[in-house]
Amino acid sequence: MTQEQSPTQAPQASRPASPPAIEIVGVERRFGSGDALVRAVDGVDLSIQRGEVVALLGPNGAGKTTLVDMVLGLSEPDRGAVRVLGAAPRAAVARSTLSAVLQTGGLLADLTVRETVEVIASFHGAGQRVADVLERADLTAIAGRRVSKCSGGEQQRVKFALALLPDPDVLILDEPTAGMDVTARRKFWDAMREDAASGRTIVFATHYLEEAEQFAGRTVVMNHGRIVADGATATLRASLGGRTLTATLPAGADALLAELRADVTVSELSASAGRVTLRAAHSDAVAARLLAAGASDLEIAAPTLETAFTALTED
Ligand SMILES: Nc1ncnc2c1ncn2[C@@H]1O[C@H](COP(=O)(O)OP(=O)(O)OP(=O)(O)O)[C@@H](O)[C@H]1O
Repeated sequence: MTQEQSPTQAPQASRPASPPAIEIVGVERRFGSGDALVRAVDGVDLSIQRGEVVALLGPNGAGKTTLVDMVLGLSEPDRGAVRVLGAAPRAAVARSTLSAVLQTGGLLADLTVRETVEVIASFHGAGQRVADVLERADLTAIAGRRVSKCSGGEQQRVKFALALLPDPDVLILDEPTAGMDVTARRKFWDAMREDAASGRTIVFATHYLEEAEQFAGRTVVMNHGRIVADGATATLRASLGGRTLTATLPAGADALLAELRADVTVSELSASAGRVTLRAAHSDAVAARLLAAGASDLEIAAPTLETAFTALTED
């Protein structure tokens, strides 16, 4: 024990640890009743630290939007609590520490992109940030264009610019690239990536697994209102363990297939048109067995996030 920690000395005034960016404890949210009861969020605990970029993944109806709405203070949990930087969500929005890009919510079609940003900036007293957020959202070149003439992807970037106006510590995006084509999505995430590098905490709900893979350090998977996986995106991808092997079978491979089916380290085996596909926990050993038995054209693939996601959200 060091002298500073000695119990005979008065304890040093300890600074309280800074609260997480988002703290969700035991949150539940239901809709309807009786047979029509939907447990949209069914007991979620989640802590997100400052500076994390987190993807919230899940199939349709998993509860992502319901959870995001509670984090933003747009609706209240039936049970549990949500804190954003230690405060109630509405207080965080009022203090401009929290802002969002939502799926819903329109823009005024007759205004230009710059006018739209200027009007909202005036509400936030952020007139001096207009040029900066237009640049960050990659809108400078189309700042004079009417919103009605902007593509869906450009309109989403306008919403992104608006969300950046208060310079929030925490930014929430609910499926920000829904409906965008590949080029528009890439442009959107290029703008986002630069922004994330500045240390903002970013949480985004998405259906696109590749967006989680490319952009989020951490991925939280929801299904039926619950979190079914939460971890580093790379770890999650590898979490299924094993690799997928595909090979052309030699003639008369029934004994080999029976042997592989009986192996507990081999799963998801299927054989058709002379090709076998399987998942192997010990891929090198299974590859050696296949080749020794005369199999050819062997392919070995690491699991994708999609495989992990499908396995986690299959009923
Ligand atoms: N206002 C509401 N009234 C009744 N049910 C609702 C309401 N809002 C959401 N739900 C239901 O709660 C469940 C979760 O919906 P939610 O929109 O949160 O899912 P999601 O993961 O965001 O889905 P998506 O990816 O399709 O947007 C769904 O079964 C949905 O039908």
